[in-house]
Amino acid sequence: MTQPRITLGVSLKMYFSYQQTLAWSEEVAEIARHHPAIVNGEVGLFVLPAFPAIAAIGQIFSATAVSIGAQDLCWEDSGAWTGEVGGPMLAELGCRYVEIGHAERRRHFAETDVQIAAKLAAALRNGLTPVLCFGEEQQLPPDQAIATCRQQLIAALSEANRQQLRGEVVLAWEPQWAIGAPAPAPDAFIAEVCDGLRQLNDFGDFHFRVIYGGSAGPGLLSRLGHQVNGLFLGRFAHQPAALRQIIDEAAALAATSPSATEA
Ligand SMILES: O=C[C@H](O)COP(=O)(O)O
Repeated sequence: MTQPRITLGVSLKMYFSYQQTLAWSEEVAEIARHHPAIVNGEVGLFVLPAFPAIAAIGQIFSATAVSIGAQDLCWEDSGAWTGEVGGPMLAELGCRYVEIGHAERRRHFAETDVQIAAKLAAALRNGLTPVLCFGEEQQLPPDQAIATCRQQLIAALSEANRQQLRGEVVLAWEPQWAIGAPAPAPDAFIAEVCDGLRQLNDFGDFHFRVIYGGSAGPGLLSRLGHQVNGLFLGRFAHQPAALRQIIDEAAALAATSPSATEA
């Protein structure tokens, strides 16, 4: 599958009810059906709802280019794992993406680096693209933030490397202090860290896209330009009109991306 020039992901976390999730998805599907950059694949959009809504929104987005995914998965594929959902079932439901290691799961559910690494391997083993969330807890200077992220990435990719699994991984860098905040991290900081993350090349043979998350909303992508490969959105995508604006910004950026001008 051709890679989009700009990738936008939305995690609905646990904000919406089931019916709200369907209503939001209907509105976003309507936007996606008509937006040229989504239709032609220059802008990729994926949506991660709560588990019970995956099948229903799969239907809603089925006639669009929007991909769906889950917010978590079990590191095992099947068996006596009460309450868990395995990669094979997510693939069966039509998921293309699965989020792994979000700061909220690390904090509230005590997820460890070892579990995150096993989940990332499970995703790749099942043909799912991991959306690997990582990011420093405290505000740090850019070089220290990059060094902290590098350690998290080495840990998260270790099991996939050990099993010689390969594939595409979306690196969703989310400084933890910028999640759920009134505003994203400063533009210059995002640019510098994303640039540093893109230059890291000691993780193994994966194809990476680096997207920024943490109170991202309309306006950010236009300000960042080609410093990021996209955004991972939370609250500021809850209004479909705001998401449409972000898609417009992504489309404008995709049209001026180096690969677009070479084509
Ligand atoms: O999963 C999304 C990120 O954690 C960002 O959420 P937020 O934009 O609501 O801070």
